[in-house]
Amino acid sequence: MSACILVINSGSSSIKYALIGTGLGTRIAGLAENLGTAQARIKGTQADGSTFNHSFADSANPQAKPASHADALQYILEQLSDYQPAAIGHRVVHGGEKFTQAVQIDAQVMTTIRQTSALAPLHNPANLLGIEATLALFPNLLQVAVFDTAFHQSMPPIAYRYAIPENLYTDYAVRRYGFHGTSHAYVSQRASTLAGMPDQGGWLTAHLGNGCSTCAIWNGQSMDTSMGLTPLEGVVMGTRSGDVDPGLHRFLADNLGWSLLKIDEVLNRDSGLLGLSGLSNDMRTLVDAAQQGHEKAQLAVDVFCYRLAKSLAAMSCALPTLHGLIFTGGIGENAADIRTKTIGLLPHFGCTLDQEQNQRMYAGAEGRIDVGQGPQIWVIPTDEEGRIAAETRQVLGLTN
Ligand SMILES: Nc1ncnc2c1ncn2[C@@H]1O[C@H](COP(=O)(O)OP(=O)(O)O)[C@@H](O)[C@H]1O
Ligand SMILES: CC(=O)OP(=O)(O)O
Ligand SMILES: [Mg+2]
Repeated sequence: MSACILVINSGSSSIKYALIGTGLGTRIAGLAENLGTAQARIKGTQADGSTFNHSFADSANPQAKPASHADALQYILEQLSDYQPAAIGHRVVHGGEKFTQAVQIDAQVMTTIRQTSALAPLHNPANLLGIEATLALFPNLLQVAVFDTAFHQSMPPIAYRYAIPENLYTDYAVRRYGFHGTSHAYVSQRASTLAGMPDQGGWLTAHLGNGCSTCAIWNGQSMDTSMGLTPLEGVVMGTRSGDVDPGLHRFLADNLGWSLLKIDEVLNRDSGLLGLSGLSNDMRTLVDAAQQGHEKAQLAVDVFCYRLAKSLAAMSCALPTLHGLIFTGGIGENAADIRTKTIGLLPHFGCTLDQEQNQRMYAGAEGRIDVGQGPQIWVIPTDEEGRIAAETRQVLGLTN
């Protein structure tokens, strides 16, 4: 038990946690989801292998504030209070140009993460909350920050520079960073290994969770990715717009009198699948509603797949050859119809789905879903927690 690593992986509306170590037969893991909404809930595994399921909704008080990241963290840390991990690994979404790899957390690192918060407003503040909460509970343990941005530091300037005045890059570090790096790195490494060419070849990954991004990977290195300076750029997401015309900001300011803060809030929190459907940011709800004839849910699903296919086609420019496509994240791992629709929009790639295999891939299943001609197609459940634990051990020099 003493060798286990506690991992806290905070996303925009979820927290995944895990205790990963040699002394544990199975992982002690859990997921808090839909944080910030009335549907917030948490489920997980206890030490004896039993599971728990807790809804934060307060039926006695329907006006109660939806559970936040802080509420979920408190609940998670209560569940874990009997354990004494060897160290703690945290996902930190934005590391800027300062952090090109995982680092041990100290006061200076926390200050830098705080300074970068404006560039990842849905994420870095939640990541800091997690660090502060675990520091309070385990004051003597070493803690490590593993950055979403680190894997993408291999991108060449043609991929990371914006076509704006140079001094905005040289003086203010305005450039494309990319996110979900831990996931893109893990799934591409895993698929290339399963394909018999470890860390070799050209791969396109689609990480489709609450935040969504695509990535082009050549011989194990990120060459380009769809997110940019912030996790708002790129494909359509749960509540984020992805790419819009930069002229939209001026249009909204001039015509609706919106402040920049309001525009940023709307693009981050009220847009994406939620904005298009007017119904939900949750793909499960939208797929069900679309099947029952909800037109706006159908449009949200269609725009999501079209923009995703466009992004994958664009990413292919970064690769000399395409060996395979990889789907991951809650949507990528579970939604066969979304995979079908997206692949259907990419006939030029020359890959063909095996529909039977495709329908079998959900709830943690891993495997190939193409018919065996042209580029491969894989579903690989991501393991950000496993990779964060491994990087935490590496930074601290802990053996497995
Ligand atoms: N069976 C499913 N079918 C379609 N979408 C699903 C399914 N299971 C989960 N999802 C979607 O996955 C998304 C959450 O993905 P996840 O990777 O857990 O998010 P996070 O970015 O918070 O880590 C939600 O949109 C959810 O609706
Ligand atoms: C970077 C990002 O969008 O993360 P998440 O998908 O966890 O919100
Ligand atoms: Mg995630």
